[in-house]
Amino acid sequence: MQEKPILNVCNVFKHYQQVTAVDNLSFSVKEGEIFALLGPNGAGKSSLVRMLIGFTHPDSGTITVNLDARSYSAIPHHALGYLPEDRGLYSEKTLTQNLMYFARLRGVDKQIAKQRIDFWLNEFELIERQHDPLKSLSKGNQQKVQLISAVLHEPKLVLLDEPFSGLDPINQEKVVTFLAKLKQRGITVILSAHQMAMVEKLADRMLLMNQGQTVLLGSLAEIKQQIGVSAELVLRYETDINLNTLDADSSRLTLLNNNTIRIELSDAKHLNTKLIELTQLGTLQHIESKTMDLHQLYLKAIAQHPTQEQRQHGA
Ligand SMILES: Nc1ncnc2c1ncn2[C@@H]1O[C@H](COP(=O)(O)OP(=O)(O)OP(=O)(O)O)[C@@H](O)[C@H]1O
Repeated sequence: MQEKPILNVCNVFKHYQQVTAVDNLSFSVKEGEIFALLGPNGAGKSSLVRMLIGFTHPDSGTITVNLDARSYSAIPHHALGYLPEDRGLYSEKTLTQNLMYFARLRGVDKQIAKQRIDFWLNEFELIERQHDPLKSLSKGNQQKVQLISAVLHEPKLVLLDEPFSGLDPINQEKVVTFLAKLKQRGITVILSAHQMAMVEKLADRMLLMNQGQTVLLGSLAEIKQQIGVSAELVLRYETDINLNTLDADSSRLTLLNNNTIRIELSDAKHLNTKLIELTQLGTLQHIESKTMDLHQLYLKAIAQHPTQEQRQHGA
């Protein structure tokens, strides 16, 4: 028998006055996965997150969280580690005071809390600062303390709203390591993020939303298949070229400048034929092969997603 997913979202809608913030969304998250919520500003990620933690409720559809042999209509408080978009710690208090406060609030024994606080402060290289007031830390370091505060009670499910925002690349990498460690401990992580390079490294599966709807859903390999592109070639010619002289289907070709084109390939099967066709355009000077990264896939998928107006007119 297949194990029940830890989270199941089924045909969920959420409206605010005229706006449909979440529009018939369905997906599930398996236990122990790192699952990313992606999408442009206003795509509906925060509206979804608010429903997942029970701050608001779907207008229709269901959210089911399967935990401790029970099911809940939102992630129960005791099992949730939450990093909200608006961070909330006590800036006058020290790191340890802040963290101890949150751990005790979540019912963690004082001794155990101390061990976990020391462990994570060490991991984030903040142990030396443990007795400093939070406000004396840089924004990035405060963010790390906030992340630690979300996991001190060792929750089953961690939900992080934009954990990379405001962090420099070095600290972003530290958050990647932090999340990988949570995964190693069997914790399920759901995060919203705009940093595609981080998501690409981390996420087992992802949901790309736009206008409240699903645009892509699955692992990186699966979404590449969904969008029908796995690689691209960039070809530079000795002289300017004219795409109109090409016999082949040019729908996947883009003229980057007068003598350079990019071609998207859904698989490498027809590479020989394609290359022969492309030599019709002129003498090749340089060929470069690239795999499309998540950032490019994201842009492409959002550009292809029909607007509300197009959907209304059945496009
Ligand atoms: N409380 C609210 N009242 C009215 N409209 C809202 C409310 N919350 C969200 N919306 C609208 O719902 C849509 C989705 O917003 P949401 O904040 O969920 O998007 P998001 O993907 O989290 O965006 P961002 O990446 O900018 O945080 C937007 O059009 C937004 O204006």
